[in-house]
Amino acid sequence: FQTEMIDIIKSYNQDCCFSCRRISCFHHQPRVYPTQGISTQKSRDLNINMACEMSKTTRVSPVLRHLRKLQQNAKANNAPSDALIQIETCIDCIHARNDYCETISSPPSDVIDNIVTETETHPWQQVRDEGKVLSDVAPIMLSGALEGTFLKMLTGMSNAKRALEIGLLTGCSALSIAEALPADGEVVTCEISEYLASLARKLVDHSPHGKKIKIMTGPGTDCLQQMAKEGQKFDFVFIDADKPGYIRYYKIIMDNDMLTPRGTILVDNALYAGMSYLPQDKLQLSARFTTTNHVMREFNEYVYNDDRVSQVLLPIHDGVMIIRRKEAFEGTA
Ligand SMILES: C[S@@+](CC[C@H](N)C(=O)[O-])C[C@H]1O[C@@H](n2cnc3c(N)ncnc32)[C@H](O)[C@@H]1O
Repeated sequence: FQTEMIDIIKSYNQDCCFSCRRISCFHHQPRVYPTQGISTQKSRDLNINMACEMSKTTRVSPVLRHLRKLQQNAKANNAPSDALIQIETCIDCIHARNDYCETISSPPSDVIDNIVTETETHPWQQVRDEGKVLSDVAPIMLSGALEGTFLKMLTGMSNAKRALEIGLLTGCSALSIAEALPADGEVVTCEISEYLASLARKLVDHSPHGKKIKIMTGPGTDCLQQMAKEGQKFDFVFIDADKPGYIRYYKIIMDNDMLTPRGTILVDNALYAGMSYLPQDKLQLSARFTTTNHVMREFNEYVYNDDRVSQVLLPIHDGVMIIRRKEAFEGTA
């Protein structure tokens, strides 16, 4: 898998920005490919992690996966060069659209930028092997600069004071939310891995907004049940942890009245790489990625059938669902 990913990275434009990987970035320094002044192990981790990151768009977009397959087949079968150029132009168009959105949006703070770089260079294989994180934890899970800016914008727009996150990773989304909260605001974030909780703590504390972040370590369900018992309420909730847990997390929050009357719930990966809306034979994903292909479809339907709320699913990145209480949505709260 990693060799395949490294092939993908090699096929990309090597002049893209080192920090954000955009070809037309004007927020960061020109990219230096990591061969000097960096240990061989770290360089290897960076290459592998960046290759995974590079494939992030491919992972979430079924269209891109089909185009890549078409490109491979065209090369293998010596298709006419104009056909190959057309396929590659389609791939470039998809990337250019994403790159443009990132480039023209406000840049992330330096601390968020640093979290992104640290996440990309972290020796994930080693920490996975040592059992310090779950076996699927990888930089591909990171929300990143654009989704971070989106979260920050939405948190600010919702006038939230108290926010809740399930799934911290290295702190990118928690800090994006914290940056938009007032000085006495708080983000409580739940993370199952103690290792990630302490790594994120160190990273977010480089920011003055880090003090607004409270990290709870343990399974999301336990953390939520404890907060529900304490009667805690939140204006803004971001669900971004294990997908099979989403219905459970949503139910605990809604059934225990943990969402304030005008509060907002944001749910990441609602499209789940196409698995929410495409049959297996159209996914162009290997079976090991599709063992839980039904879970987000079930979550989305659960919310759709819940009379207490109104929702909108936006096709941003891997799909973001925004949920509010019906009265707030209808303007009667
Ligand atoms: C997609 S990542 C979160 C990304 C992060 N929100 C961001 O945008 O940077 C999912 C995180 O959820 C954590 N996680 C997985 N299962 C969990 C559970 N049952 N309870 C709490 N956290 C969990 C993982 O360890 C991982 O750090």
